[in-house]
Amino acid sequence: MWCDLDVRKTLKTAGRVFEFDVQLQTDAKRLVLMGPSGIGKTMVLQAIAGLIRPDAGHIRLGGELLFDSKARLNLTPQKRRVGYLFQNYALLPHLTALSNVGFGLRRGVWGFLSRAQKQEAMQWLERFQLGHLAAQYPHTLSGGQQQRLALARVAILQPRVLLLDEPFSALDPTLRQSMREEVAQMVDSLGIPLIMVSHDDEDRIALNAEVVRLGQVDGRTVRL
Ligand SMILES: Nc1ncnc2c1ncn2[C@@H]1O[C@H](COP(=O)(O)OP(=O)(O)OP(=O)(O)O)[C@@H](O)[C@H]1O
Repeated sequence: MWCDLDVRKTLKTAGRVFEFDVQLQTDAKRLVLMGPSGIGKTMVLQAIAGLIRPDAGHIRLGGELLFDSKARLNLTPQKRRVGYLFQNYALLPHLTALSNVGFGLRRGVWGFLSRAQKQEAMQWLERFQLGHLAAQYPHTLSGGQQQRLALARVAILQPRVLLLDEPFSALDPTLRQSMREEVAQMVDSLGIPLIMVSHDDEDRIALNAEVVRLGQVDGRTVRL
């Protein structure tokens, strides 16, 4: 079983309780999480990435246990080797495209990129047709170029899984279609499994992904 999730979490705020209780076992390597706003789709990605800690359950991907409440195991986000592409790409504005891509290769917070790391970063930029923009800063790039840069930055770390949170929703229709194709190509050529949050059926179709639908039953978020 490639993906084996059992995530349970209760969030309480003044006057409101959010209960999440989702189990998912599948061998599909491309999954699309769907469901109404606020149902907890982003929460699944955050739990996989190690950004939130479930109250109970386990998360196993590709045979490796990332979290297990019974065994008191909770790998740090760094140790999980998970590529999380945030909705706003989280590019670093004061770094060039090349440095953004090489960022995760550095050692330590102040580490500079070695010559070999720069070369590697350049190869990934070229792979994403951004080689000619290596010295540019993110704000000078188009929306599509920024997205490709964010993808390159994640891909260089060769993650065990790529997590995408509504990656195409802010793009115009033409760009959206080409980015879908690009992501599909990327996961094919690099063989990286993908879990994506989306409201758009076209995403599922273009990526040939299995749908995981979340919904509310008796006031709890479950898999439908
Ligand atoms: N710290 C918190 N305390 C209480 N509730 C929270 C907290 N963080 C998130 N929630 C609630 O958890 C639920 C799940 O949020 P999440 O962002 O995962 O939903 P989503 O399905 O991704 O929504 P959308 O499609 O709108 O992005 C929401 O109802 C939200 O209000």
